[in-house]
Amino acid sequence: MPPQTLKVDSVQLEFDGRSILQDVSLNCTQGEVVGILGRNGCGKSSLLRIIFGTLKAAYKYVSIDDQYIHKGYHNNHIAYLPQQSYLPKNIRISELAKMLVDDRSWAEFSGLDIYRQHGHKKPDQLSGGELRQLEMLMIIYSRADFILLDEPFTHISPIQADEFKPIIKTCARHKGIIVTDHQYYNILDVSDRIIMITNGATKPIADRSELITYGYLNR
Ligand SMILES: Nc1ncnc2c1ncn2[C@@H]1O[C@H](COP(=O)(O)OP(=O)(O)OP(=O)(O)O)[C@@H](O)[C@H]1O
Repeated sequence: MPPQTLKVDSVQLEFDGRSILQDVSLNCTQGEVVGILGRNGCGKSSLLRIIFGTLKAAYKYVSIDDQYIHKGYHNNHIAYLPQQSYLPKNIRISELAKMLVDDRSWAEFSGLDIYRQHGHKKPDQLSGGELRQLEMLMIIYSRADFILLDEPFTHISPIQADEFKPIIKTCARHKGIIVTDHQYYNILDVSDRIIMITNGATKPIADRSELITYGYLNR
């Protein structure tokens, strides 16, 4: 099957009369990782939630292969790792994983050290970083065609982040991945393209120096 393309356009989001997003244009084709960078409060999480379908925008156009998508979470189109922990605390990781992980990826997922060590535990028996890694992996290995990751590297030590980046890249061979994080060096490493959100608009970043121009990095 040819790779599918997720397109996001014409997003308008306001909170309390304040415009947050108004000039968004973003696409992601299966086979690539698109990184989103931007200052605190610029609207990165809001944009991911709008694409996923859990935040209502005044207007949005989201499509996959030009078919309008009302709620990204329907029909396994899109999976989303939110900024905060999303798993119920009193169910074993192994039971949760069986519901979330794609059968075709089960052998690979269940062979990962982190799952072998902690799969028998419940989320409240894990450290913040262990839980974050497992939550991210369950989303990456889910059935969805497109994956949205909001701050996957938060709580993750540098050595573990280095282990996850190849997993994200491997997963992107057959899925489209959109990822945002303030650990911008990890985003630069893992992404094929970078988009910056500034003043409510998306700007493609062709060169790292533009991160300075747009006021994201210091000179
Ligand atoms: N429910 C809400 N009601 C009012 N304002 C909100 C609400 N949710 C978010 N905002 C505001 O919208 C803006 C965008 O928030 P969002 O969480 O999308 O930013 P972000 O780029 O992900 O920020 P960060 O990098 O700090 O996580 C912020 O100014 C935030 O204060």
